[in-house]
Amino acid sequence: MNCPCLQIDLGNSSAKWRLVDDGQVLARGRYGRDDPASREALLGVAPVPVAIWVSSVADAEHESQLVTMLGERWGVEPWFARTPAHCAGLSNSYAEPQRMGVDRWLAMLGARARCADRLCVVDAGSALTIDLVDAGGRHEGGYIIPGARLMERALLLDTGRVRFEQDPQYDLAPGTSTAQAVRHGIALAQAGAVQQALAQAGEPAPALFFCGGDGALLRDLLGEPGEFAADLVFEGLQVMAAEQGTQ
Ligand SMILES: Nc1ncnc2c1ncn2[C@@H]1O[C@H](COP(=O)(O)OP(=O)(O)O)[C@@H](O)[C@H]1O
Ligand SMILES: CC(C)(COP(=O)(O)O)[C@@H](O)C(=O)NCCC(=O)O
Ligand SMILES: [K+]
Repeated sequence: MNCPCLQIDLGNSSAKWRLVDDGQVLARGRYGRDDPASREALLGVAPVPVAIWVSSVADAEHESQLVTMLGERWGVEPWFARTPAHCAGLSNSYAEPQRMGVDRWLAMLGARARCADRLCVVDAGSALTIDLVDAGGRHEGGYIIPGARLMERALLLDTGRVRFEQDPQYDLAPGTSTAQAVRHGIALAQAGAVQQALAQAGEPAPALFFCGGDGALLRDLLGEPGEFAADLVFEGLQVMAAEQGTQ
């Protein structure tokens, strides 16, 4: 049957999307509201989606702009995943489950679909999130840390002399200029946070999954442990949609 589904991961930096039909990814992209070319690419996607599923951590205003845009283009009302207390054998540790970012929840669901062991999901986007799930599917807890760009912005905002023109790579060596000291310091903080979270997690060592726009870079910095799975949020969206009878 031909029923292409558009899946959207609306994060704080941008929206990632992919068009899936019968388990095949037909197209994918990144959409930013201030980037007309990325809008054209999304709205020009073919074949026309018959369902639209959304993971969103954006505010109500951004969500309703997205709903309007998609409705005007295709007349399809998107389904928004919302964080529940339980789904597909995964249980939420929050007393108020809906307060957990649905991207974190879905990435964990996606990782659980790949691995039945204790696991850790590292999602390096606007924020760096680190979440642990035990082998029974219980969310042990997690961490929310400013991502690399947010860390740099915070330094520039609240200091007088941390200023630089260069654009050095993220690296763990001590820096020998302001630019390097900042970028390498941020790399150290991001990689160090993951290492410390894993040390805190103890035994058995969880299977490690990376996702998010900076996930591959962060995994490289750590010496390439675990697996980079760019589509974990989309994979979780599929699990949750199937549970809820959306497909
Ligand atoms: N093609 C790209 N366009 C924009 N940012 C990218 C791209 N590839 C990697 N990135 C990195 O991804 C980060 C954002 O990650 P992402 O997972 O999209 O965040 P969010 O889910 O918060 O929107 C950016 O800070 C940037 O460093
Ligand atoms: C932690 C996040 C900001 C991560 O968002 P992202 O970096 O993917 O844009 C998001 O999952 C969120 O808004 N969470 C709500 C608070 C919580 O999870 O407890
Ligand atoms: K994140």
